[in-house]
Amino acid sequence: KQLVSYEQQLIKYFQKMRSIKDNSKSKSRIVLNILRSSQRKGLLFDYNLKTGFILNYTVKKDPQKYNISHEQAQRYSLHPQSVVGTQLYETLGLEGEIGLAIKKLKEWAAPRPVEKNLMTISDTVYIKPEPLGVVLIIGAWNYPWAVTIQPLIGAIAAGNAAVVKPSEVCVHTAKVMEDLLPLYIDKELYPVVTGGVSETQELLRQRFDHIFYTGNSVVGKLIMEAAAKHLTPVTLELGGKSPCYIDRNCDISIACRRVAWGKYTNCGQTCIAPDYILCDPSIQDRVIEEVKKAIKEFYTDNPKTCPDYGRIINQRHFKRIINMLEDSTIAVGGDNDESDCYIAPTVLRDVKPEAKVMQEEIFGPLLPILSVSGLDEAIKFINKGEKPLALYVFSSDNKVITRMADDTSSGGLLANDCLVHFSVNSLPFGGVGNSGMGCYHGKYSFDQLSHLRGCLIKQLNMEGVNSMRYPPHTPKKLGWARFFILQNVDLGWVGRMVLLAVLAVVAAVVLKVSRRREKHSPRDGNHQRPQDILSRHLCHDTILLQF
Ligand SMILES: NC(=O)c1ccc[n+]([C@@H]2O[C@H](COP(=O)([O-])OP(=O)(O)OC[C@H]3O[C@@H](n4cnc5c(N)ncnc54)[C@H](O)[C@@H]3O)[C@@H](O)[C@H]2O)c1
Ligand SMILES: CCCCCCCCCC=O
Repeated sequence: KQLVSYEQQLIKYFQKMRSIKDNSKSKSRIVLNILRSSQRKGLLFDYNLKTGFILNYTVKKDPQKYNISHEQAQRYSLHPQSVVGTQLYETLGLEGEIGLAIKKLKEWAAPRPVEKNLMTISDTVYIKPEPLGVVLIIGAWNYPWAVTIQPLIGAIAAGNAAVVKPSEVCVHTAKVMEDLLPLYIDKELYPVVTGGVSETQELLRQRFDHIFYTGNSVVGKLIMEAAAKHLTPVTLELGGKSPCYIDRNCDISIACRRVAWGKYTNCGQTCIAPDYILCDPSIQDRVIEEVKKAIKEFYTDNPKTCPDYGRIINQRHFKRIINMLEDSTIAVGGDNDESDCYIAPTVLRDVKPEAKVMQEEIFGPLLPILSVSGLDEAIKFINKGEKPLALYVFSSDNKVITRMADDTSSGGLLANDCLVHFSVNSLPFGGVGNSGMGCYHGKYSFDQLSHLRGCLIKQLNMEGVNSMRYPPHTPKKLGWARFFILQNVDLGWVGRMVLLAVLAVVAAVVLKVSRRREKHSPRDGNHQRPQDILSRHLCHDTILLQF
């Protein structure tokens, strides 16, 4: 039933896309490629490009084809999430991104006029977005469709070719991507390369025009090092410990429900999951109780059998997470099963900053609670660590939220909720400092993977206006240059023309008069000429303005 209604939704979507293509000369490779493929294949398959859901479904229906057991396919194959969860957390966002790119591409790709100064007032000054060339996209395993295909959408929209390298850790997804992507988009322009570390390193030895990497910070540094050899720019979408401060002054029940959702979605394997809670000791018990209630509400009394509760991606990560429990006190959950890569939603109480769980990003379903005496201490604690990818603050007091925003730094900031900023494609998504560099989503993906070429087109007339910047350089000319360059204007078309005419006349007169006077006086004489006074006056004003 779910599949049928989804397909119907899709059919409408494709119809819309067809009509867009018919009346648009846009260079959108997204439209062209998807449409080209939709002529070749049935709708269900076209949809594969956009949704891991159908890919999931395809593989789950025919797991032998991918050499995996049905059970594996169900449980870990493409995603540790449930089928519906995969749509909600991954493919819905891709649909949104493709839809937005198709709708906005013409606008994004168009030349962008910019403000001018007086010196360039009669010129055409604009930014021309251009493709960078070939982009290498290296994806991570935790939301493999979102973090691999979403940058690809940006790369395609911006007119680039791209090599897609899915993570080898989500081995089945990588295989499905390798098999299916070439069926729907041009395999010459968007080849998929699978493999592990050595294949990625081999790729990194090649020269790309941009590398878009998603994964951990340690490998992020290696990527940057490899990119430096060719001076290739990078986008690094990394992780880190995203703090979550719960203020005494808030609805603790709602706060904990939202935090529990943000933490245990995808079993905590989310780059922007709240890593740990900071709160006043007086509310710790309440927080534990409320998180426990939310766990039961979302995942039943037995999360192990709940289809909406995921699994840890593999045993290496399972062991890594279990080791973190060693020196902390479990308040909720804690049970686990290595053979099934299962770790229950867990809360840890009275956790010390020195505890193992606080030494690295958890990336699993453990939620440590640390005591702080209030907002000041929370801010101090956060600022002692690396700049996180996300920062969460729960409070009914806007002053608390504003202070947290003003006195800390992070990739993104969310008040009174978790994760949802990822779904707002008008917001740049990315880290800062140790959590990454560069950003994407929506127009930010387009810009990130474009070269924003600054262009100025001048005519060959009006040479007189340029004298102020030609040698011999004099303080007087500098005064004029200062006036013409630093006074930015936005007067509209008519105003610009009028001003231009007036300034051209004034400049010509002033220069003519001054040239005549120079003939009769020494070059650095002490005459109090009007233009010197004006020039000094302008300098003074500019300095004042700068202050
Ligand atoms: N900022 C984001 O958008 C975002 C999204 C998802 C995950 N993450 C972060 O990613 C991390 C989890 O992912 P991961 O790092 O375990 O993913 P991973 O192990 O899948 O590695 C990511 C990619 O790096 C490549 N790689 C691994 N080691 C390499 C090496 N030595 N040299 C070259 N390439 C190498 C892999 O082939 C893979 O494609 C977490 O820190 C998480 O917060 C960030
Ligand atoms: C509806 C909220 C969607 C949240 C999706 C989070 C994806 C995070 C990708 C990084 O790990």
